Amino acid sequence: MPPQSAATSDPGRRRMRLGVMGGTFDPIHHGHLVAASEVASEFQLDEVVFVPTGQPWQKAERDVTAPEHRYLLTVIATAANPRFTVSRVDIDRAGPTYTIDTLRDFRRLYPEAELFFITGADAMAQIMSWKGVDELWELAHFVSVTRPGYDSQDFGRTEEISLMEIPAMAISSTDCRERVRGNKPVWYLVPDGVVQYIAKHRLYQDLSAAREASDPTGEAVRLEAEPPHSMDETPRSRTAQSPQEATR
Ligand SMILES: Nc1ncnc2c1ncn2[C@@H]1O[C@H](COP(=O)(O)OP(=O)(O)OP(=O)(O)O)[C@@H](O)[C@H]1O
Ligand SMILES: O=C(O)c1ccc[n+]([C@@H]2O[C@H](COP(=O)([O-])O)[C@@H](O)[C@H]2O)c1
Repeated sequence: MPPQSAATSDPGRRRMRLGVMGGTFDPIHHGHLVAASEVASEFQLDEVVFVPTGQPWQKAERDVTAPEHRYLLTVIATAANPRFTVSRVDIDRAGPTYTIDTLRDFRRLYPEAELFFITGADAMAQIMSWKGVDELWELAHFVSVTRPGYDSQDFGRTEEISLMEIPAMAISSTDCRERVRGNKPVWYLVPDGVVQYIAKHRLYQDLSAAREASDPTGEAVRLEAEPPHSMDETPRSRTAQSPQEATR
């Protein structure tokens, strides 16, 4: 069972219940948003903070889009929900992203909050390979939501991990990237603003572009020049912009 709300220094006030939704979000899609919304409702969370990864070390086999792009995509996707926010803690921390660091940062930032770390069943299946896994359980309660194609498991840790069934969303970031590259629509798989940001910055047209390996700050993003994407009907410069350039 998840930890129960307890009194804070103000005995009349219940502790803040904070969801932490970590992900690479390359790009963020409606599967992520539904997961966060469902857990927020079920666990009466006051807020869900989306935390884009800096360097997702278990995705090192592929090029991951620059963190600043993934951060802005996440801000755009969550902007309309007053209970959703986005944190830079993982993208501003140097080196590989480990959830133990994420949760330690949140414990420091919100010392009185109850933390609920939200994952899909596929991520939860890998948790035993995460850094410092034995310490994770003391830092947050884990909520593992169902995901089509993956089995849910709690490793017998029924006190520390809640399994939760959510509406099946057969959407993945991999599929969204491949659809963009194949000139297929991603409308309604991702929020409208995300479709437009992808087109504006010409993301995912070349899956080897927008890499972060040599530049984790994303300041020197270089995308390959390619013909305009079908979603992007406005003629644009063929030189892709970094997010910083775009906001100048
Ligand atoms: N469709 C979905 N339903 C439920 N949970 C999901 C879904 N998609 C992603 N998640 C969960 O959201 C978190 C972040 O996922 P991530 O950003 O890696 O997306 P992804 O779609 O799995 O990406 P990729 O296809 O690039 O591996 C993980 O805990 C993952 O399990
Ligand atoms: O701590 C780790 O070693 C670790 C290893 C892999 C993934 N994670 C976290 O799991 C979350 C989902 O990651 P991903 O790679 O599926 O997008 C995200 O918050 C990652 O930082 C954490």
